[in-house]
Amino acid sequence: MRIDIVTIFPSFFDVLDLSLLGKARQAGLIEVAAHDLRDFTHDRHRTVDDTPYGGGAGMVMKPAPWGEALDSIVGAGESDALLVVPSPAGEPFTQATARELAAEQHVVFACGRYEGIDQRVVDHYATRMRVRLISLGDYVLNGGEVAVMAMIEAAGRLVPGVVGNPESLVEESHEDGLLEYPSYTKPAVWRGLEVPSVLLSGHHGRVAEWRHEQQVERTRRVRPELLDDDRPDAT
Ligand SMILES: N#Cc1c(-c2ccc3ccn(Cc4cccnc4)c3c2)n[nH]c1N
Repeated sequence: MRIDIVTIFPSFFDVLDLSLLGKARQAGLIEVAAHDLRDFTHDRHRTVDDTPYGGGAGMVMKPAPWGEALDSIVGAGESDALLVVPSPAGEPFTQATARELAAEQHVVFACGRYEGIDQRVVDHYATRMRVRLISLGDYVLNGGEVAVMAMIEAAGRLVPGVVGNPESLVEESHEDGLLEYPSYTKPAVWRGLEVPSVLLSGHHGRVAEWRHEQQVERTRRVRPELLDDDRPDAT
């Protein structure tokens, strides 16, 4: 999987050289490149924004630098790459979205700032490639970088070979539509709090049953909307 990120803060993504994704990059499973949008400007001040047509507060990102930056990544014609534009107006980012991104060969992330990117950038590239506006959640960020970091981490860890034990991906929150069960490790008693005895029983069937019950109970308590009425195991 190749990931290109266009942003005015390329060093923001230096952290991707660390941890799990750092190892995945070293193993060649994921390629990541961050591009500075200002490298595609031609004025002395490397200007990327201007006042909005129609008036209003804030500034809008100019289309021309975006066109040059994105063309430098996907070329001049049609492209099989997916262009992801983080936006408060986008579709919700979910675990299913992460799985879809993880299945892509090439994803280009366009990190806006200010009040956003001139709409014509999305409109133009939608004639040449698939474009998805995706929102991290129902709150307001100052730009797309934090959202893209979350999307890359959520999708990157699903790329085959990135996580050592793929089984660990199955029982996570949201992977099967339920929140994950509580986890415990040594010591068996900590500050007077005991590990649930079933987990010390060595009876794998009972442990699995208890964990599923915990998932359903936690989901019902914290995220009841995730429990679909006709879900067979939402009992
Ligand atoms: N994904 C995502 C987001 C963003 C987001 C993403 C990109 C940009 C580019 C600029 N801003 C500031 C801005 C603020 C208000 C209105 N319009 C734009 C962005 C916010 N906010 N919240 C999310 N879940």
